[in-house]
Amino acid sequence: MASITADLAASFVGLAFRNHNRKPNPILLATRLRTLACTARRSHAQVLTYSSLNVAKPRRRGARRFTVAATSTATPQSESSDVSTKIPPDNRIPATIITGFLGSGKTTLLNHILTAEHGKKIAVIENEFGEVDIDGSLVAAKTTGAEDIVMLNNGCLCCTVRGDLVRMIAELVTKKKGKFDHIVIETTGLANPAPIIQTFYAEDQVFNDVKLDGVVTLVDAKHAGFHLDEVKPKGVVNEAVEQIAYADRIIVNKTDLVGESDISSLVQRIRKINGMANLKRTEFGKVDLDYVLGIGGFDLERIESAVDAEGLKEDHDHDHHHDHDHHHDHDHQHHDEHHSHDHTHDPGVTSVSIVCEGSLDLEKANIWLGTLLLERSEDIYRMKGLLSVQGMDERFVFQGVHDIFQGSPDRLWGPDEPRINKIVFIGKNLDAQELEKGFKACLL
Ligand SMILES: Nc1nc2c(ncn2[C@@H]2O[C@H](COP(=O)(O)OP(=O)(O)OP(=O)(O)O)[C@@H](O)[C@H]2O)c(=O)[nH]1
Repeated sequence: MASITADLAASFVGLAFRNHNRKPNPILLATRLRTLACTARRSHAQVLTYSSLNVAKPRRRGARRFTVAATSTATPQSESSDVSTKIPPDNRIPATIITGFLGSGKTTLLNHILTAEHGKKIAVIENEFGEVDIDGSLVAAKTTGAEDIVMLNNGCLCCTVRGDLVRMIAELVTKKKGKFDHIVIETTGLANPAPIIQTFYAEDQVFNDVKLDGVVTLVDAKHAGFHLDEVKPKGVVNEAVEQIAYADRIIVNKTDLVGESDISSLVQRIRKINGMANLKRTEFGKVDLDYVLGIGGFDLERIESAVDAEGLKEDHDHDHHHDHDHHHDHDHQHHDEHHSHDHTHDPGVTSVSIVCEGSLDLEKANIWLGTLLLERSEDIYRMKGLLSVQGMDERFVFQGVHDIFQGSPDRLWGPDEPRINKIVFIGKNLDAQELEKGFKACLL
């Protein structure tokens, strides 16, 4: 039985939500949002029509606090089961974000998803740069359902588009509920995915009905290096880097266009940016659908593997490329503890993982993480963790996107299972030693 107090758990990282003045993305987009829904073989008309394009900026939720989820299976009758929670039981509709630089193969992947046999009815929301409805036509060519296209002109990514996304998801949920069981959002190739991801955590309208299932990032094996190298003016994000940083799943696509050594060095580069995401190589986006759909926001296996040195490997399900550059450039292992990170002098985006045994003092962790994020939430893109909390018999899992968090108890720790904390940070200018020191100071 979980003996931690609900209040304490609910206050975890409660301090961490202040900095909402994210810089607006300077790119003005001529944006088209389109919805359609389909089954595996044949799409059904799931038409959303919007008469007005004047969209108010969505209300930004002040904070998404860490709370004890009502869904803790281990303690259905325990004292903590009546804890009121802001995290609804997870019968919410899963949503997948497909991102990736221009031409990386997003529409190709989408078509693969829509035409494959998976038995799911999928609603698609597209967010395209440019006034010409090219992607829409390409997707439509693969499906047979009726569709409506909505043009949104000059929408700023972090205001209008996000507002529209909220509105479209709300419409889908209220008007079409039961007619689809998964939402796929294809972003523009120039999108920084952060505002879109945050929509799922920061907007009550969305959060209550829809859960972010995962972020899938396509990487063009031939051209990605060029985009990753691009030096942007100060304060302007490199979207190619950001798209990799936020990914739960990475697909290195167009591998037919380059040789093995180019792919390996690209994979190595990607790993420096994001050591957490699973990665596969493909041609024409051909991946198993369960690689991209049904990932689960709290894919524990993924969190676990991400923080293991072993987790920095590619999945080898369908290929036999062996990548031997798994972040061994600086990796300490002391008994059951290690942190690994890249020794790069590039102040760019990297990942840091910490693994250590012990139980966490939740109050201390709350203060540490709260302070850290007050100062650094702009730089900390994503965090995922699997924690051993003092007094809690379940594993505590969480993930965060900048200053927004979500966490809940998971299954019980096994009787002989070592209570090992695993946490991954992805972001800019991360100091592995400092993070590890801060985290370990919260252990009892
Ligand atoms: N050779 C090769 N071409 C590919 C592959 N995957 C996609 N393509 C082609 O690359 C082009 C761009 O693919 P899309 O799927 O439209 O890429 P996208 O990311 O949706 O492009 P934007 O909407 O411009 O961002 C198309 O002509 C695809 O047929 C691949 O693995 N190999």
